[in-house]
Amino acid sequence: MADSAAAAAAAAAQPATVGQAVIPLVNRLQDIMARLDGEAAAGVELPQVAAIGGQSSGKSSVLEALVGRDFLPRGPEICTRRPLVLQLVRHSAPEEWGEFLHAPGRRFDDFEHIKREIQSETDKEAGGNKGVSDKQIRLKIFSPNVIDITLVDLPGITRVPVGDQPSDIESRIRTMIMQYIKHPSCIILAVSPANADLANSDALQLARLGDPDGSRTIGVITKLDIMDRGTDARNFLLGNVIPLKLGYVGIVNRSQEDINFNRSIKDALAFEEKFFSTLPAYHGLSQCCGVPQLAKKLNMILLKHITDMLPGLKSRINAQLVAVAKEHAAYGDTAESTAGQGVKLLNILGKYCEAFSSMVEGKNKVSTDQLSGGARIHYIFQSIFVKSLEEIDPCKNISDEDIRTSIQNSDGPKGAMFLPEVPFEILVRKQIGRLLDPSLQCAKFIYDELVKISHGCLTSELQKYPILKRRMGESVSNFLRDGLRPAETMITHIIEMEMDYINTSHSSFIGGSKVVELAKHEGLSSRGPTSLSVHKDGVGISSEAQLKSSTENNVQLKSERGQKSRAVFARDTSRGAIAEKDFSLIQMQEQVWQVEARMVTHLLVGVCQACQIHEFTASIAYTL
Ligand SMILES: Nc1nc2c(ncn2[C@@H]2O[C@H](COP(=O)(O)OP(=O)(O)OP(=O)(O)O)[C@@H](O)[C@H]2O)c(=O)[nH]1
Repeated sequence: MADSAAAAAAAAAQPATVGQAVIPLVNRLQDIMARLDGEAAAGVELPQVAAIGGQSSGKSSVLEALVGRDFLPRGPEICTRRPLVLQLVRHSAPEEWGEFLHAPGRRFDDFEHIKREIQSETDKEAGGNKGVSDKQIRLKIFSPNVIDITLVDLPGITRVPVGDQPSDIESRIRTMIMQYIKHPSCIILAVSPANADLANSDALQLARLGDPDGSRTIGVITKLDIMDRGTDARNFLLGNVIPLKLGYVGIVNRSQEDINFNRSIKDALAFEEKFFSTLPAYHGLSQCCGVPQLAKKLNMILLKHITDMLPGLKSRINAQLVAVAKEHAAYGDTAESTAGQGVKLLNILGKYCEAFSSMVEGKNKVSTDQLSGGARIHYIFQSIFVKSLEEIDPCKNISDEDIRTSIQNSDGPKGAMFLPEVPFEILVRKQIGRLLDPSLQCAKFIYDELVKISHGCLTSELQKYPILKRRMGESVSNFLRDGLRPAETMITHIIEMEMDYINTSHSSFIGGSKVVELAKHEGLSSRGPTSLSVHKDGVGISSEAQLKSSTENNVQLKSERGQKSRAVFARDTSRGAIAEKDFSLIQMQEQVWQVEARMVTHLLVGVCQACQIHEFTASIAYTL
């Protein structure tokens, strides 16, 4: 590619030393900016060159001639259907190759492969039937024969939709082109074919919209070789028809026939040179004719553009540098030894633990807006959890029929002398099982609250160390999650234990249960001196006399109970003995639930306390 126009232009660019120094510098800056986030890079717009024009005006051919290699899809139909951002990187080694952003690490040494890759990527995004997409293809070409420059090949303006193109294809392509050329840092190559009406050139019209004062538009006139016989573009090239501050360059690219016959770029450049030197119409216009002149002009404009931009760029970078240095200084002595950094890390972890504990214990600055930290945990236990337990109706889904069936099932074929406990246990066990969900839910709420607390700790200090912050976040949430799992297992075990052993021989059990009444109804209790009774703490066997007195006790108890139980009792008094059963069951359930609630509470408080201790510092330090 030693013959490339770009190489010639690079060598010819004046002053060469400035060009050699400034353009690579800007390219390095471009690479750095590309790695920064949008906000940081926003202040530093670096120049790129965009080729615009009507469809098949010769844009890709111009860019190819500038690069000096045959690698872009070209043809009489629409070829460029996605913006191609082409970064030319000059290097000292003799090899030339390309790399696509979408295929990192893959080196394309064969330029035919590059062409095929562009075509297949285009088809992938825009379909195989002439569709157009605004999604960029980004390609880097490394070569010793190019100047460091970024070129953008854009789809050509078209009016009549073909293939899969939408009906508004023209306005879509115009909008896409404007996205590039509206930036003050964009140098516009307005490509117009000489065999069409130059005065109505799409490229020049659009360029005027993007660059109204024409300070960054170069007019490129292609296809000078196939103009109507007897006509020439001299007046245009001189700027007599549509003046442009940066002027025009006339080009003769390879024709479709040349492409079909694989005519080399070297031959094409030689043909072009001969064309301009032999045609009298272009005599005296050597400074604005030919691809090498375009490359040279481009280079000089680019240099001027960069030189104009540099003072502003420098002051913006300096301002950012001062801001970054200030932020840097706020981090303290960065030249600390590894041990010193370790101490700092431990300090941060220590402070984090203190902040966490303070938030749980309520020693942090008190917010008046909403409950937080330990207070919120207390609220979850005392209000949310208790309410969710209270909302469970202990007699729900137990009908008289269920009880009767349970009693009969437990009797088997013989019938029973005494009222069996089994049906009671079966029924109660089922009801105790309903405590599991709200208890697990409570554990989850506490876990969520602890995670929230962990996010609120040391936010300003950790802001300076985003990686540390992220790693600590991961470690703390792992730690909390590890605490949640055994807590859930324990809660499940406790409920299962309660279900497994129901203390029916508790002394304070009283009779008069629905089970008893139903048993009586079934003729069971009359057969023996005792009967099964359900009491607030379990189930017991009572004599008839005890049964009578315990019924009185129940009345006494009834008056001591809370609103809800009274309501249940009142509701059920009409059902006589059934109410006694309900009442007793409620009593017993509540007793169990209180025990449950206490145990679950202790368990979860244990989780909280586990989080307050500094145990997780070790895991964080280990992770780091
Ligand atoms: N004879 C002649 N043919 C040219 C010239 N420039 C381009 N062509 C031919 O015009 C056709 C279109 O060229 P491209 O370079 O693909 O044009 P384009 O503007 O990139 O096309 P799209 O991207 O599809 O809009 C090809 O067949 C080229 O060979 C020229 O200066 N002379």
